[in-house]
Amino acid sequence: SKLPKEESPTQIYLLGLNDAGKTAIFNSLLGRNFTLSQPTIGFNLEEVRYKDLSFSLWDLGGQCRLRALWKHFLTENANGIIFVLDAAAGKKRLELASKVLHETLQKAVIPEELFLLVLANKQDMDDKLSAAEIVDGLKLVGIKYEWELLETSAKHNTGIVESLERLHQKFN
Ligand SMILES: Nc1nc2c(ncn2[C@@H]2O[C@H](COP(=O)(O)OP(=O)(O)OP(=O)(O)O)[C@@H](O)[C@H]2O)c(=O)[nH]1
Ligand SMILES: [Mg+2]
Repeated sequence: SKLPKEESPTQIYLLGLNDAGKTAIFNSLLGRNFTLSQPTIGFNLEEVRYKDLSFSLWDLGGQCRLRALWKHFLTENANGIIFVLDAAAGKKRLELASKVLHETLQKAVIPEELFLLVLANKQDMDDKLSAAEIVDGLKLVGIKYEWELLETSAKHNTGIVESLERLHQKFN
């Protein structure tokens, strides 16, 4: 039987390397101010409401030893992954992020209809990688999931409404 929407909310997961800005993005998607955040040990879970869309947002820890836990959170009920990348952290970090992203997509039991939103975060900083470099570095072209890349700054609150709009378009 089909459950009403309130009882089977959309499930979206914030993933990415430690220090990418997942918790900062989590807070900004919830309309909270940018504040200093500690590395996430474990996870945060909140209900995000935007217009007539509501979804469960999971903010997982991205430190090396915590990444192995992601696959236990992701299920066949997952609707979206928001993969947060520090666009100012350089090519080596981008390479590692790519490896971690592709391993996760391979290992996790997720549905084919999953939507992958990549956020190139920390756009307020100098020496950022371009969107093209990130698409290339993360090997997004040819990926079997529908994906999109948006540029954000959790610090300056840019690209956040655009991200919510994209999720609304996709899931409402
Ligand atoms: N300049 C700038 N700094 C940011 C931005 N977003 C996050 N930060 C900073 O980057 C650092 C890491 O941010 P977090 O949100 O804690 O990173 P995280 O991805 O949740 O890290 P883990 O929980 O360890 O996986 C913090 O010092 C934030 O203040 C941004 O858009 N611009
Ligand atoms: Mg965090």
